[in-house]
Amino acid sequence: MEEKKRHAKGVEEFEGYGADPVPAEGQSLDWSDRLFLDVYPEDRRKHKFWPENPKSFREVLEEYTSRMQIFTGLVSKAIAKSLNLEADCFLNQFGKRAALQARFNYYSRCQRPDLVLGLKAHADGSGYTIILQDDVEGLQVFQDERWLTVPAISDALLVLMGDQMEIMTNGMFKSPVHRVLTNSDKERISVAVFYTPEPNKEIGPEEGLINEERKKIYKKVKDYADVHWEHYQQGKRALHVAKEMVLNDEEPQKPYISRHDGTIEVIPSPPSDLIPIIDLSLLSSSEPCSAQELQRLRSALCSWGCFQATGHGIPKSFLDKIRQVARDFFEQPMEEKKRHAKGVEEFEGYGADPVPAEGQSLDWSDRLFLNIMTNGMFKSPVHRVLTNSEKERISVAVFYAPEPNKEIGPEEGLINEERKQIYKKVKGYSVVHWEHYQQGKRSIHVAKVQTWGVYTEYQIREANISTRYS
Ligand SMILES: O=C(O)CCC(=O)C(=O)O
Ligand SMILES: [Fe+2]
Repeated sequence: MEEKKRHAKGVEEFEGYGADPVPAEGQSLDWSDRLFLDVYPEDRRKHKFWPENPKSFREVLEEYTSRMQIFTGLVSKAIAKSLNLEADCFLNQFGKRAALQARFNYYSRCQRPDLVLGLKAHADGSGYTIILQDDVEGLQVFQDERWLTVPAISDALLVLMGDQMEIMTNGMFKSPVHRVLTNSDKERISVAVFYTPEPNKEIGPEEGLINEERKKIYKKVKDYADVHWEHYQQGKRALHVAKEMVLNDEEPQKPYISRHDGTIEVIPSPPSDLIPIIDLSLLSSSEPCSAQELQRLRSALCSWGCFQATGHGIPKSFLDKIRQVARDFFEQPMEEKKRHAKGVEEFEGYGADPVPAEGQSLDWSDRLFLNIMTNGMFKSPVHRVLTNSEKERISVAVFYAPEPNKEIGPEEGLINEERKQIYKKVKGYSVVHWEHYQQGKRSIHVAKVQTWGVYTEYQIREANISTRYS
């Protein structure tokens, strides 16, 4: 990789080593299959996205939602107490209509776990997130400049601070960067529940956490999750937008760590209690026990930004049920899952992250692109390349295109009564083509001679849709 990277192309460059330019370096699509659902408040549920199969899916998810309601109440109070704040202070910030959203993740086996991440490095935009893992490890948190694998503990729920808790605690608690690796032998399932302040509600650092020693570092924000999302899509952190003051030497839009950064140490199997395990049942018990556990909770969140919660009162048999319905859902045929597919601009439903246009995808390939020379016009049928599980494949394509800024058009000798002129003269077509290509669309329509009236905006859109690559 080092050798190839010597020829790496920049983000906005076409030439050089690397995949198609994407909005930001480090951005990539994830090797995972997903189902994302709004689960609370109940009136926000959109049942068209809720799977009918497996049959028990709905019932199990409804029960899990109620349990998550209780769980977040418990955790939010414990967190407040651990900081010597009034127990309900965070619950008040989240609001009565705080959202719970469930994301079911399925990471299928991947032949090249060395090259592909199941989920790219990111921090969550939620208040905090509750993650249920199965027995296959893969989730890693970035801590002290190292990647640490989160041990799979079958009856524990990982509670991970999102950016909004970092804001509400005035930076006391960290919203950790995390990622998911792929695995060549085993599939992995996880269910993440995002707990986020209610829409339109302003949140900000707790007054009790601002003082002479600890100045206010975050300001009040509203609907932070939306801002987070825009940055996330570009592989960047969004926290700077909530900073009270951005220092000059601070990189404003910090990108997440690149997966190619081989200098970062990776700890694949740390001891199972390295990430603090907090027994929630102790927090409500007799004083000494509880005070000690609260202290452990606070220090876990200050240093790690996450902890493994046990003693939460959710029986392991029920956690197993959730894992099972998740597995059963993903193991269905694609047709069945697609019945709950999300639209391009939608967050909810079955499918990967929204991308700028339907059909856009990143390619499962490694590339070197060089502009060699150009002069002329090519015509190309729609084509694609399949991947192969046994063998690598190499090819070299030479593109032959007109010189930039040169007008090209149909040869006069090819236009006659029978064969009317169907294309007009164009200049810089490659650029237009590229823009369309990135969105998974053909661009040839822009060169078509209009033979009837004026296109309405709608017709143009229709034309684009009908010429989308399959
Ligand atoms: O799969 C996991 O364990 C983590 C998922 C996650 O980080 C997310 O969905 O934001
Ligand atoms: Fe996450």
